[in-house]
Amino acid sequence: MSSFLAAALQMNSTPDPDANFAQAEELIELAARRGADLVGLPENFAFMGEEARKLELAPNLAERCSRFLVTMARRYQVTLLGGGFPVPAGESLTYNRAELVGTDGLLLARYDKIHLFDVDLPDGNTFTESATVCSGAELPPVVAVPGLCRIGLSICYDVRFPELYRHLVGAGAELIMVPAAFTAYTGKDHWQILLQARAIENTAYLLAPAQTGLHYGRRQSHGHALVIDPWGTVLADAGVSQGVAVAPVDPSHLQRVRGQMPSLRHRRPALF
Ligand SMILES: O=C(O)CNC(=O)[C@H](CS)NC(=O)CCC(=O)C(=O)O
Repeated sequence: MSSFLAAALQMNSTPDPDANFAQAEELIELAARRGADLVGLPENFAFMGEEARKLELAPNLAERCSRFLVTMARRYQVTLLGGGFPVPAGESLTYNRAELVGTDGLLLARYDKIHLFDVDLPDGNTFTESATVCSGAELPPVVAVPGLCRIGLSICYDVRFPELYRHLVGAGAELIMVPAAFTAYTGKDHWQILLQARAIENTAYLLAPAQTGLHYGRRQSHGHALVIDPWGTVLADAGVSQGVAVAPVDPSHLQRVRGQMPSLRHRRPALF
């Protein structure tokens, strides 16, 4: 397989879906113009706002998100990940769902986030994702995308659970998506380190689209959408403004690194 360019988009999503879709299209177009074949939108790309409003919007927003991803993938001829949008799950809950769509507009893979962010941060912010989100019932998929590589899915807080990435790499993942809306507070200390660790221990590419800046109220995201190679090297970093992190993904580099650092082959599952 030959190398291609991958783009991790960085957004500042708001409570206004129309504005968010417009911002997302601008960035997808920018990534496509820079030559990207694989493009990832962050978690919550279509809505960052109050939980009650999210539940109200969910039925309509879920359909709009799926349609938007199909339209954009075809319009810009990119394989596109919509990383995390609310999909109704019963009366008062949603799934936090990511969808990967091919250039022909066909759905390649979908994943409902399984680890929910229920955390009281030392800075006083409290997150109770489980109040509005129900955990997905299935492990994330890995899909072979013709012309690209084998892509595994995950979302945001999942990055703290290495066993999920072991599952993905065991299922053949060469590049793993981590669309996120990491908090500014945890992000400054944990975001890049966790991603580099997942890349190094699995000798896999990581594509991590991100939310950045102030969204509403006191909710602030860390930014730094990243592309990381299988050695753990940060190939591209979007900084803290809206934009794109673009870098080459080279399957032969991946094979070379796996040859040089064969830690996946040295696992001792029998001992665990
Ligand atoms: O609530 C929504 O609208 C959608 N979901 C999110 O934004 C999620 C759950 S609150 N964010 C995270 O998982 C951040 C994880 C994180 O920051 C960490 O692990 O440190």
